[in-house]
Amino acid sequence: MARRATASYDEGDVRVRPGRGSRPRSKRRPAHADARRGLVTAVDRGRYTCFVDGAPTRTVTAMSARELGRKAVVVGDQVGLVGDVSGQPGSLARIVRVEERATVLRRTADDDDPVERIVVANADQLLVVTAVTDPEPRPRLIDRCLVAAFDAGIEPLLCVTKADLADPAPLLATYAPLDVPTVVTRATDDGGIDASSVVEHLRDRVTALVGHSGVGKSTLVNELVPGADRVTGEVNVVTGRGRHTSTSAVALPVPAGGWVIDTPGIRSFGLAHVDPARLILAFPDLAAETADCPRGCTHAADEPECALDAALATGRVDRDRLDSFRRLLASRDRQAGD
Ligand SMILES: Nc1nc2c(ncn2[C@@H]2O[C@H](COP(=O)(O)OP(=O)(O)OP(=O)(O)O)[C@@H](O)[C@H]2O)c(=O)[nH]1
Ligand SMILES: [Zn+2]
Repeated sequence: MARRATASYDEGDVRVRPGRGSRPRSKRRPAHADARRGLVTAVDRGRYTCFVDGAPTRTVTAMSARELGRKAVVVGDQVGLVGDVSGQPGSLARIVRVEERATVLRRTADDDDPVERIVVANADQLLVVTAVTDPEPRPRLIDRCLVAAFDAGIEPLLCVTKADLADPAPLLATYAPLDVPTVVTRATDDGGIDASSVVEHLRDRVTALVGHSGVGKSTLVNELVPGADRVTGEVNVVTGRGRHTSTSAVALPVPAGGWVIDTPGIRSFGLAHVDPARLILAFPDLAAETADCPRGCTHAADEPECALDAALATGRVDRDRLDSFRRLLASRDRQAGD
């Protein structure tokens, strides 16, 4: 698309810097003051689906304007849209601005992967979905999702599905010392899913869902967002895996207010980007006892002079709580599998 000269600024405001093909620059030039605000709900091969509020609300397809450069636009981004924002079939708008992100959930493919991927922007809650059985819970993966949430400043909410198949209590007990809120869902006799415990946590929030394939994430989303039509899959009898039917994140409106962002089933959650020194900040009761730690103390169990051990000995910190914190910290260590 050709760069258009912007006619909406006053020449007198511009400090002209003539140059090879460069146009006049000014900090005061209003950058698309007329842009409509949209929420990116899906990304597919360079096309962005955006929800535009207002009367009536509409869904607009957009491309990213050249002036954004290589800046990624991800699901959950609040963007400025210009051009054809009618949302009519065949129309195409341009994203000219990405608003500052309140949060960024990142992952790397694995711990050696230098390439960070942004999973979603602006989520304020991370629903970590695990089944009580079928497939068996993967505690290390759950722990790593929790670490990513704490690191990103996103509140985690642990969701245990398939409680009709087995008692969720032992699994929930493992997480009790972390003080992470938990919700439980189960299949009902009429073939549906009872997800009432989840609904109250979603209102007016942006909740990203993560979980590995087969835990019932799509089934849950369909229950939370009637008409979402997320494809659910049986575990494949040949490969033993879920069908990996979902391939990229999609934001869906919750009827009572708020958004859920479904993300593709994951097998691992690379944490190469996470600074372990920051994890303690999510545990203020423990952080308060680290003043006497030696410089650079990671507070891990094998730190010889960690002040948390002294605090434990004198009863100032809770043993289960400290153990759980250290388990999360250790989940970053490399280990075969996940
Ligand atoms: N018994 C029982 N089965 C469930 C429950 N929730 C989902 N399922 C079944 O579990 C299987 C997997 O569910 P999905 O919703 O497709 O799982 P998913 O996590 O979205 O998996 P991917 O699409 O591969 O990422 C399906 O056969 C569902 O019917 C539940 O609460 N109880
Ligand atoms: Zn320490």
